[in-house]
Amino acid sequence: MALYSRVSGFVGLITLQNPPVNALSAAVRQGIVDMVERALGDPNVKSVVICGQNGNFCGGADIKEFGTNMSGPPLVPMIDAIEAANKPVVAAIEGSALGGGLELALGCHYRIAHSKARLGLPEVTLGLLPAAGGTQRLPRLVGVPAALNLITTGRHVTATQALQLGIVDQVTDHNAVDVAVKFSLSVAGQSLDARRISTYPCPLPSDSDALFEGVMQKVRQRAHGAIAPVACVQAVRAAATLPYSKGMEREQELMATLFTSGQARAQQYCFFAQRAVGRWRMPSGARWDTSKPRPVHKAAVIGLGTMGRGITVALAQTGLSVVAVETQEKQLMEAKQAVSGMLERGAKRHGVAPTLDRISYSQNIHAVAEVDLVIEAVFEDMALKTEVFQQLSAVCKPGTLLCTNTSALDVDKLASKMPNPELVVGMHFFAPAHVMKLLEVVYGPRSSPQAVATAMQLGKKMGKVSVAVGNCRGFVGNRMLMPYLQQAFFLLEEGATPELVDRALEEFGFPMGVFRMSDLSGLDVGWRVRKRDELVEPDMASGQSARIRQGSRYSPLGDLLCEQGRFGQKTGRGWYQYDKPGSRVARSDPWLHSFLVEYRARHGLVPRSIDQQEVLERCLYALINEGFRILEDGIAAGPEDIDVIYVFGYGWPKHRGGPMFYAGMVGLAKVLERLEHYQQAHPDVPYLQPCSLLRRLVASGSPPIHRWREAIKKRQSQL
Ligand SMILES: CC/C=C\CC(=O)SCCNC(=O)CCNC(=O)[C@H](O)C(C)(C)COP(=O)(O)OP(=O)(O)OC[C@H]1O[C@@H](n2cnc3c(N)ncnc32)[C@H](O)[C@@H]1OP(=O)(O)O
Repeated sequence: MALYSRVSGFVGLITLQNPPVNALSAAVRQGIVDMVERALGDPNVKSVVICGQNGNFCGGADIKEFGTNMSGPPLVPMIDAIEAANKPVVAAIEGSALGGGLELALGCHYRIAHSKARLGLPEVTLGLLPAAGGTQRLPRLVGVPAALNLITTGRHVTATQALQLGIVDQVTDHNAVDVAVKFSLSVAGQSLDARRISTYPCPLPSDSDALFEGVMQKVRQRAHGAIAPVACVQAVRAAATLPYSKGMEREQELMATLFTSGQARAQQYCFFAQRAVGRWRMPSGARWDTSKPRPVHKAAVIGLGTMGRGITVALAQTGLSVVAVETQEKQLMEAKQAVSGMLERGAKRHGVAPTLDRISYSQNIHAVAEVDLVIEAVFEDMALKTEVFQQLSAVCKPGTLLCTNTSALDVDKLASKMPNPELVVGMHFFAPAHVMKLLEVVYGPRSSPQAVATAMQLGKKMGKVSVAVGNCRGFVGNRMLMPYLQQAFFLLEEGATPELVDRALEEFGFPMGVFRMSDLSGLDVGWRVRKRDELVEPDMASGQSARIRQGSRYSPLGDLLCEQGRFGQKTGRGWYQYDKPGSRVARSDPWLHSFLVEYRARHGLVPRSIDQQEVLERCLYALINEGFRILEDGIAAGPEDIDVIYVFGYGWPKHRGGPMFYAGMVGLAKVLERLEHYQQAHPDVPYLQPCSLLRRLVASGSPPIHRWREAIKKRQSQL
């Protein structure tokens, strides 16, 4: 709703009231309509100020209302009525003015922002466009290039940036409502003709066709199949080429298409899923709202390889004091230089001073004695990690949290060797750790709720999307990757090429297909793991038996490439060829194609034609099936956790919601039917055996994703 009061004698103050972000729900919209009418009809009121309760202007349309039968007054006529008012209406922006919130402010005649406010039109991130006039008013106010940038990226700007762009008229360090009230009185009675943005001509650059085409090309490239960014460009183009009323019609048309698209639903699901994972709970019953995190002021990183360096940067950028430890002097010096470089580049990008002095470097593990939390990032070797952890237990002050950045080793096993296993958790960062948003916080049966809460909170402070998961081989993300990779290898054996598989996955929306991704991360990484698992055999035997390992079908293709020294981009050769080691442009490699032909012949494999549909079904449904197993095992608390992990850590396209959401969109019965089909064709592949949770969900009528937890709980309570 909206509150009304008269302040300073002559100012009608309308306060949006809908905690926590004053979203424009039906009641708020009705309140605004009523209160604006009241203010305009009151002869004692000379001007109007609109603000939000609790220092927060407005977080935009109420996303929870999307997909419901929306009632209440629509936004567009409400904002038009404000703009048409014959008394000055001033928006007092504190906190955030986002989406419909900023569009409301753009309908006002003046905007005054607090210096800490943030503004933006993030609708594109929800699969939508700013359809309350935002695509038509913003370009008229700030010009086409700036509007295109803000609307197609959805990025937020600070109040100062908004002032520079011309979005706001004034920025203040004082109470923005008080300043707006005073200001509104100072302009009362003045003509408002020049203050109605919808009447402005849209400033057009001379080469506007080239501008729009260039932007459209870039936007399509970045969108990976998402339709909202493309619609945003089309809507802004309408602002540039059509009169305001026609532009508004185009905005509404484009919005209607987006609104009913599955993509918008998927992106809005992601919005809420990202917030839901913060409300973590452990099988023990410990939960986010009953477990108090310990304060962390000083942290240490042990091992300054690629991951350790990224983690050090991320911690320092969060404002923590960091002790960075590397035992070898040469590596320590190299790491110091690399970390300083990363911090300097990051600071330059953000226009702030680098935080180099927050980090102290040492070769001596005793330097960590006073830290609150340690993140170990040494080589993936259980014996080495155990030794480091034992040293840490002896050196650190009591209560210091011991975190491992392992991606593959057993966190419980490591904890079990410690005198205080309750202080041990996994903090699985993704490379590059200062850039990637995802953090898996891995708890074991003995991890204390406080340890989990502390790691989750630290992740949040570091700007990560942190997801609490149980301990198992590969945790959630990498565990689901195994069947995905395995199917990709099998498809090559059966007749596909890396190009065909990658094209299918990239057209689905992944920024990189599985083989290009493997080349980027290095083929030797998986090879080392397979060697440790005793799956790699040097024997070049042929025939089917040579492709059975530990009782299941196995493809040695990756191993054979590694034996040739083809480790991917770093060696200039992998599934593709590169101009030189380290180069990023993948080119088709005739050698690889001949190698596949020869390999299939040697193993008696008759190649067949494989289409993109089969690639998607086999790779993605195998991955999804493992997701159901993870839910059944209680490793992830709900499908949202898995989806957030895949969207933020593995490039799963956001407009497809995440693997579990996608399964629901495709239809669980269809996923099950296709898995059964492929399992019959490949009975020696256990990953294709449909998970019993999937079967039970289908048997119970394929409930919507928000009801899966009930089925999972029922199953777990029967165990
Ligand atoms: C005709 C169509 C016209 C316009 C379309 C739109 O306006 S679409 C909406 C555009 N607005 C946004 O995308 C903003 C979304 N919100 C945010 O970015 C952040 O919530 C915000 C406002 C920056 C605050 O961040 P903070 O970290 O402080 O809080 P948090 O994100 O955890 O949110 C707190 C709870 O508020 C819920 N929420 C936030 N925004 C909305 C919203 N617009 N509608 C409904 N609910 C919203 C959020 O889900 C949190 O609740 P929870 O129960 O924890 O999920």
